Amino acid sequence: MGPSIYLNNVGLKYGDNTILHDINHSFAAAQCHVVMGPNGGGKTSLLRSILGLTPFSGEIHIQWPEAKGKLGYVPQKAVFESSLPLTVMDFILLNQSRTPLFWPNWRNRSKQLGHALAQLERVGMAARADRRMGQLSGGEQQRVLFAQALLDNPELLVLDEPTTGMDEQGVRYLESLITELVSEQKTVLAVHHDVTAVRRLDAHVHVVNRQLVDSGSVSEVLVPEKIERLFNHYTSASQADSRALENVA
Ligand SMILES: Nc1ncnc2c1ncn2[C@@H]1O[C@H](COP(=O)(O)OP(=O)(O)OP(=O)(O)O)[C@@H](O)[C@H]1O
Repeated sequence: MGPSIYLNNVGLKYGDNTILHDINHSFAAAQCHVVMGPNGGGKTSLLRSILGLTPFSGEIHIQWPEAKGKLGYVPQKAVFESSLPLTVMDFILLNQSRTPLFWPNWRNRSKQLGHALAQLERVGMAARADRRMGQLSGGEQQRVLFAQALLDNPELLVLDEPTTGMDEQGVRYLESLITELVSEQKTVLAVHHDVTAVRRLDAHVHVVNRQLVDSGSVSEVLVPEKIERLFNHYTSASQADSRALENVA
């Protein structure tokens, strides 16, 4: 079973710039959670804080039900040089074996190949296993990154805008995989921008714009009167300006 995640007074600054401020919140275990909000609102920064990839203030506690489990992460984007002779299969095997590919007596190679191919099949990329990573489209690369994140059968899956650049078929593959993972009691935490797709996932929605703005089920948060506000940028200066104007009026 996947973990729950607790955030206590979490803040993050880059220089003088406050990115996240005073976030007290939790993400329940074995559910799909979607973080939404405007560009620059701090969603990726929040995920990276939870993953321990960036320094933050406050406390983040990942509570595993039993022993500490595995986690998979799909970043927002990855850059692969097109001339790099690294195929899709090489990339998956590298992540799977953690052993240099040129080792001659690499044990269990056929077993590893079979497992890698099965993961690529789950995202519809088995037919492209011999293509170079750098020659795939952005959406195809996202699919391979997703397959790679699933290799270790993670209990917690963290996805940063997983459908960016994906076509309709890719989006559907990903949605059915997320649904399958949640039915297996895994915890999924994803940043997403597409309101219609999030409605289909029937996820718990958490709106972040420097602070936690809203949180609840799709039917509570993604209602027409709230959606316009969802992607509005937080600017304390402009809020102060509008309050001042109201006072003058
Ligand atoms: N390493 C960094 N150094 C300085 N500023 C950063 C760094 N990483 C992010 N930022 C800034 O932090 C703010 C929040 O960025 P973040 O990527 O977390 O937002 P986001 O909500 O994920 O945005 P988007 O929807 O555009 O992906 C942005 O203004 C960004 O420029």
